[in-house]
Amino acid sequence: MFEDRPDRDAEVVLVGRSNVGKSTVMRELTGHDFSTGGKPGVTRQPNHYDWVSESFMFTDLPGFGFMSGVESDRREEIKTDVIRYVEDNADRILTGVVVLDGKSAVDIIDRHTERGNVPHDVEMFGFLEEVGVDPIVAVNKTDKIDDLDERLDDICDRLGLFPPWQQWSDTVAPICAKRGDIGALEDCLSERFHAHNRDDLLKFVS
Ligand SMILES: Nc1nc2c(ncn2[C@@H]2O[C@H](COP(=O)(O)OP(=O)(O)OP(=O)(O)O)[C@@H](O)[C@H]2O)c(=O)[nH]1
Ligand SMILES: [Mg+2]
Repeated sequence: MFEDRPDRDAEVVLVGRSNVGKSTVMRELTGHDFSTGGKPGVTRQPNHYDWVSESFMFTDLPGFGFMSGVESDRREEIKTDVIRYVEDNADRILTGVVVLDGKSAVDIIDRHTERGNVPHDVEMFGFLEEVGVDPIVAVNKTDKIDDLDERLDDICDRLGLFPPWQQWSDTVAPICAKRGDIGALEDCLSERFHAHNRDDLLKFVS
């Protein structure tokens, strides 16, 4: 189980498979350097970054799915912990950002589906909706994608969002965290804060 969650009444969580760039997105959102790395499984405990006076925080959660050198039991445990964290704090979570590696997400989703499994990203997106956390999908690593519109349409299709992706610009945010290009995600977050009557938080995403 994850420990020591600060007691804050508004929170944005970053979730997603290992190595998709969650901690890099977190760095760009907060200006604070969190450990990132080329190997999946870098983040093992939540990284919280908070503003006590506003009772608000961003939380970068450990990644799930494939991690080199990590037993499948342990991987399942991490995923269960992430799911439990979101369930326990759903009332306070304004939005969950599902971070995807835009280059590989569709292939991985299709591979899992062909094997008769529910892909992690699809499961997580559906789960967030189910617990009433209106999710945002941050499609990261756009620097590695040539046919971006087509790729974004495919991602929408797999998540049950009817293409073209431009119809979902409040939900789907193409970003390149490594280069600091997260404007589309900040726009989506602004929209969610506004919808929750929390315009006081807009300063954290502009
Ligand atoms: N090409 C490219 N690489 C990126 C981008 N964003 C992050 N990366 C790289 O992807 C790797 C993983 O990044 P992390 O931020 O550690 O990923 P994570 O999702 O936090 O990983 P875990 O903590 O293991 O779950 C690092 O080598 C990053 O530099 C991007 O926009 N483009
Ligand atoms: Mg990380």
